[in-house]
Amino acid sequence: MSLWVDKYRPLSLDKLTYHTDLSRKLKKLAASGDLPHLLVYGPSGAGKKTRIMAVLKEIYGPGVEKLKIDLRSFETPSKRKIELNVVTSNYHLELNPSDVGIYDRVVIQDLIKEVAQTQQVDANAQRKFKVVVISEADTLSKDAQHALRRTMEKYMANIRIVLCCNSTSKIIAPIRSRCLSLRVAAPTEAEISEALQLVAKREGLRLPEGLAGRIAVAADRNLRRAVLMLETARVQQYPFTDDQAVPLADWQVFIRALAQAMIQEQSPRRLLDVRGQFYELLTHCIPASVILRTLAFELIQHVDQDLKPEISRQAAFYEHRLVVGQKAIFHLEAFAAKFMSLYKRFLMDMYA
Ligand SMILES: Nc1ncnc2c1ncn2[C@@H]1O[C@H](COP(=O)(O)OP(=O)(O)OP(=O)(O)O)[C@@H](O)[C@H]1O
Repeated sequence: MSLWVDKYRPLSLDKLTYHTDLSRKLKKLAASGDLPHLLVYGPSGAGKKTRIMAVLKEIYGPGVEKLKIDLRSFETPSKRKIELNVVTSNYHLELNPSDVGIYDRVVIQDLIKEVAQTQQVDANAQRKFKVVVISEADTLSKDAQHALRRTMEKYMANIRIVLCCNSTSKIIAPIRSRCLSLRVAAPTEAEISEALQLVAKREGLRLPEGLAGRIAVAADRNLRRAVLMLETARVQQYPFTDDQAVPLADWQVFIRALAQAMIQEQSPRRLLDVRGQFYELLTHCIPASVILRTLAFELIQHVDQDLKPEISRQAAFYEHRLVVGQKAIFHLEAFAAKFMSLYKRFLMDMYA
């Protein structure tokens, strides 16, 4: 049994519900029989991956949906063996370089070379190129990106690269200039409500407008999160009611508690606890920028009016640091420390 987010993922360009202009553009692109390298970017849960798969299906037909997982091993220059799971079909492969950390250059180089040098296995395939989809491309090291750029040029005849990422700011300019950039913006709340209604209809459920709207707002324009919330709500209570509580994801509850802890006490010991909880969130794959933003919103709701602008400013500052820097934990911790010192000073001034 699969989750609704997978079960009801639209599989073809015609079935995609929003950004119809973009779908039309992609359809034209696919119809030309060729594909440029693509750089697909947009926030999490906006539907990037869904769109990419729909384009591949348009080009290659349903064969791209027959996926298998290969465990590939690579050798680093220092002769260390590393392994990586690669999802493949006869026509494309998907990899997530953040799984191999600092050895991403080796993986990119070897894997793409290998794909480029093996001929299309399916003799009936209409296209002579294979597609390599790289998820979370913004985590690629600069080294790996330069290797990728060289490979893109060298093997353009039989390979197309599709990069998928949240923001293009970490992608080097020479790659950006070789790709067609496509922005997949977050769906609006109305578009999310509509998508939720569609899922409910296919499940045979009656979803009150009010509840759909509130889930859409709570999901923060992330469609994946909205569909997950709807499924959780279904487990909690059905038939749905218009005023039913919207279930928060566990990590949101966790961050709310974290914010409360920071407001209750500002001390080195508390900061150490907070750091531990940041690690906990990061190891559960909650993106650092989401942690920072959610935490800042929670904090702002509980502080005095006078402090709000400064906290927002600090949150924006550290969010930028997250984008340009490397180790997320440093910046999260620095933000927490900054908040604690601002808040403590505020309290002391108030009672002085
Ligand atoms: N046009 C659409 N209409 C309806 N549902 C959609 C549409 N696009 C995406 N979805 C749903 O939204 C969910 C998230 O989509 P997807 O995985 O493509 O997002 P993403 O942008 O790649 O996210 P991330 O960057 O977090 O990987 C999917 O599970 C899918 O069911």
